[in-house]
Formats: sequence, structure tokens, C-alpha cells
Amino acid sequence: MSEETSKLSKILIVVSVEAEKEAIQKGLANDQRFDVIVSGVGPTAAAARTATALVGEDYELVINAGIAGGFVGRAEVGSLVLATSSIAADLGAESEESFKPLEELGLGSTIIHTEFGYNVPVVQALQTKNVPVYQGSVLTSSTVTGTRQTAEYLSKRIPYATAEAMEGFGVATAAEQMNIPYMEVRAISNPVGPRNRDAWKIEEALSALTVASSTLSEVL
Ligand SMILES: O=C(O)c1cccc(C(=O)CC[C@H]2O[C@@H](n3cnc4c(=O)[nH]cnc43)[C@H](O)[C@@H]2O)c1
Repeated sequence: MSEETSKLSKILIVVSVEAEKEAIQKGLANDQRFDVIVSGVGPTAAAARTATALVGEDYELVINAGIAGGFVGRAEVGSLVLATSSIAADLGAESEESFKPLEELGLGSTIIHTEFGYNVPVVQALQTKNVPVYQGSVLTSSTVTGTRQTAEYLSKRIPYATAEAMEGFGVATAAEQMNIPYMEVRAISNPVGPRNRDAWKIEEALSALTVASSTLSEVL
């Protein structure tokens, strides 16, 4: 989007929990173009809640936002990640040799691409504010990774995976079915790896989400 481009008039932001909604609303500062809804945790709740919200309102963009795990060496705690795609990392079949995603089974797709044209000005604006920001795929998993082995396995299987969360592919599926552009914005609260919930930097990530939403309000 260039500066001459007119602003979007109606945008839906989907988060998983109330604390994320509060952080986002703080940054939006009463920008009435945005509706923020809480879906609950996981791709199924996120898809169902997004689909119901898209009925009866003409949204021009759907954004999944929230905290996430960052892959080590790709997105550090406190940084922001703008997804280039949302990938359903556990949608497929195990076999003795390897994990087979839906594509290999001939049963559908596990990747939904985001609207790159919206990422660009948001990334530029965040960089101007000296906020650490990355672009890459964000994985959607129904189970939070909790071991070094799984983190290394996912990192190797999907080398462009930058972050892991639990809702993006669900929100993206609902948006795609309604032909509405989609973005995913994540603030990194923890490294993807051995489970240590007490060490998650939730306040730091929520502050980054507030910066992200104020930037969305300025730019979109
Ligand atoms: O306890 C709190 O105060 C609190 C505040 C905000 C959010 C939470 C959550 O527990 C959010 C759950 C949400 O987080 C995403 N997430 C975060 N890290 C990871 C990860 O390493 N792997 C997968 N998902 C992650 C996820 O999208 C959950 O919906 C608590």
C-alpha cells in the first residue's frame, strides 16, 4: 500500500484469549474500523468463531494476532512476526519413514498464503520504530511443542518456519472461504522448545502486540 492508497474501512482481528484482546485494543486506541474478537484456543475454535463473525459484516481484511513461540535463531522473545503463510503443521499422516502432509496424501492443502501487500507497509513502519520484526511462515499446531526433539524436527521439516501458534490456519481457512485477504501477526513470548511455561515473557509479548496494533491502525 502506498501513502495515496485509501484506508481500509472494516478489519476483523481474531485473538485466542482476553489478555491479547486488551493488548490489541490498547494499541488501536478506539479506531472504529477494527473489530476484535476472542476465539478460544486452537484452530477449530478459531475457524468456527471467525466464520460466524464473517457472516453479515463486510470485512476487507481478517487478521489473526496473538502471542507465539519463536523458532530459535529466527525470531527472538519480544520480537514480532508477520506471517508470509500459515501452515497446519500437524495436518497429515505419520508413517514409518516420515510425516506426510495433506499435499502428499492428495487430500488438500496445509498452506494458506497471507496478503503480502499488507505486510510490506506494516514491516516498514515497525522498522522505522526500531521494533524487531521478521517475516516467515507461522505454524499452526493443536499441541504446543514442548521438547527439543520436536522443535528441531519441525525446524528441519519446515526451514522457513519462523513461529508456532495454535490458531492461524483456522482463521485463514475461514477468511479464504469468504475470499477475504488474511494476515497473521504474532508477538514472541517464548522459544519453541522444551516446555517451561513459567519462563514465557507474556507481558513483553503483550506490549509488542500493542505496538503492532497501533501500527496496523496507522498503516492499514
Ligand atoms: O496467562 C496469561 O496471562 C496469558 C496471556 C496471554 C496469552 C496467554 C496464552 O496462554 C495464550 C495461548 C496462545 O498462545 C499461543 N502460543 C504461545 N506460545 C506458543 C508456542 O510455543 N506454541 C504454540 N502456541 C503458542 C497459542 O496461539 C495459544 O493460543 C496467557
